[in-house]
Amino acid sequence: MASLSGLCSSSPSLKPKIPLLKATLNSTPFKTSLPFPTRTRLEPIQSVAREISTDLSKTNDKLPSRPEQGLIKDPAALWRRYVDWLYQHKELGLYLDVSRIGFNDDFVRDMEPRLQKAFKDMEELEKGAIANPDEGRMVGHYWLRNSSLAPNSFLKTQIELTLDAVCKFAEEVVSGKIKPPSSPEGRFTQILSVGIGGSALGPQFVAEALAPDNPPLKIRFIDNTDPAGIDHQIAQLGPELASTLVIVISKSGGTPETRNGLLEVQKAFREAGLEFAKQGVAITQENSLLDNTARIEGWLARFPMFDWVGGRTSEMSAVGLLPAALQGIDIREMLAGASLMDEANRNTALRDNPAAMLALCWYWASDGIGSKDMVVLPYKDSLLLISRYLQQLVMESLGKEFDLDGNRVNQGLTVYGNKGSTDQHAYIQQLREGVHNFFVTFIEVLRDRPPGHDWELEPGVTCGDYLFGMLQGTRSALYANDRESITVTVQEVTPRSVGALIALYERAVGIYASLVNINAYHQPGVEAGKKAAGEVLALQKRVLAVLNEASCKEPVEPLTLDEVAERCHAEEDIEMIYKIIAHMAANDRALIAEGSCGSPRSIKVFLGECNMDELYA
Ligand SMILES: O=P(O)(O)OC[C@H]1O[C@H](O)[C@H](O)[C@@H](O)[C@@H]1O
Repeated sequence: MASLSGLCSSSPSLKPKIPLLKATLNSTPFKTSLPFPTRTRLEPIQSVAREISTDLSKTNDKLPSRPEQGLIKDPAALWRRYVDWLYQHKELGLYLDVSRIGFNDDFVRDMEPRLQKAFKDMEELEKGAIANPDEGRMVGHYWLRNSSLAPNSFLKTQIELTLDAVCKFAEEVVSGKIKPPSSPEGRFTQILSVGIGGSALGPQFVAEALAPDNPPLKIRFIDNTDPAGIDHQIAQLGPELASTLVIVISKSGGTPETRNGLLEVQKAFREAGLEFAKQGVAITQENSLLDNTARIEGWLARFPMFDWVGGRTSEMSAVGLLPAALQGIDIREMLAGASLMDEANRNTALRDNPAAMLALCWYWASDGIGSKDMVVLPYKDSLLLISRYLQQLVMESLGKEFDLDGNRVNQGLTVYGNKGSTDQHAYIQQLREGVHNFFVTFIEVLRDRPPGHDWELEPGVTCGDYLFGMLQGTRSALYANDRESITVTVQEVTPRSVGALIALYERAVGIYASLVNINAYHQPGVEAGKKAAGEVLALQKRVLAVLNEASCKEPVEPLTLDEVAERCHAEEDIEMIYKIIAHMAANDRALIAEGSCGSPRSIKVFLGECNMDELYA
């Protein structure tokens, strides 16, 4: 008898196929008369997307589409276009250059009615309209940085009280007034943030961008249900677990990954003889499962997450502000930057509204249907995580099956990227010369280093000059090959500019969603995966019960996969049953399997131990 895991690891079953495939490709010359298999064309979806049946589209029949034409290459004409379209926000020191996106005046003119509708939609949203009709919710992340916009005094007070509470708590933790019960340091030194999706990505981005070299509290994240990942974070804390503030963040308060992270951390606290409640903080909606747990167990603090703030736009709520403040980041500056940006984005003249300019560029570059991906390339290490952050903000907001009128549109805009110039040595080759399925957003930071620290590593040239040169060079080289790009420039990476960047993209997403007539504020597709995961775990319990029953027999009755599936009344799920058994076998789960993993039909399985109590439960 052998465990299935051992057999799986030595399975050679797929290997011979690779050379065969190669041989086939090599022996097929390119100039074959046989057509290359291609994807089904997307016309039906495109036409649905373009013929959105809003009142507006009824008067305007088709959405503007991108004419096939080359990009401007004449340097003088390009310079005129650059100057003509350059957007500057003086107070924020932020610039937006859209000159390397090839839209023309006709397109801008044709889009104008749609833009005006989008501005109206944003105005309504800010006034408290039910902008998320599926969930019957208001969408109020703009109020978080300007509470006077909140539609009633109750919400205004809630926002202000929460902000004050966040600042006070952070100050008391940092100053040591609030301290862990049994730490030799006598104060909190670490934060362990447990959360996922919108309850992790903003805090991760901001920590990477803004945390000082020696923050008052250092931050770590558990943002998955990967046991090895969780063990790693806890092991890295070592004895400092005693001075770790654990912030559990979940809007719903019931996300399984976050719950699992919490249970694992609580176990680590028990094993270290520490009292979790004295070091635990919850950020969640009132009366959620997490909130009730924290209240009943008497955790150190609880902060509210509002039902009118979506996870992916929650960075300016307690979700983002508390971890930031604890790291010594000036959160009021972040809010001020976001608020200034919001103000600019209320302009109804396109050229004065940077978010609308971005949305328009996205529409042009991706034909309003996500036909091209957005590659985000910050040329600044500290902004590394902006593409991950934007991935959720943009893709969860825009990636929708249906539009607001119920038409199937399969909308979206793919976002990926890491940082420059690093990525120049990885995938820029393909961007320059390969498949033309993207446009780029460069994020440029003018200030290389804090003043007084720079030096010339060769005559007249600093390290930062190289970074600058790499960005400009890549932008030019891509454009020369008809690859379009946007450049967002900020003076420095500061709480104010990061707040402004977040607000810029939040608004661009809102405007773009309106342009393509979708609900940016729900995520029905995420539920399908969660439901399916729940079904897998329920099936696993049934498999275990069936195996337990067979293993309690005398003699033990090993079962084939077909027999397990039949006894689970889940014949259609036999592949999943096989995977469940393989996974359990790989994890020493008292499950014994005979046979070869590569031939699932040969497998016979039983439990190493029979649990009589469970059998008669
Ligand atoms: O904050 P939570 O309720 O735990 O949700 C965390 C994440 O879960 C979901 O999968 C949603 O799609 C995300 O938008 C959300 O940010």
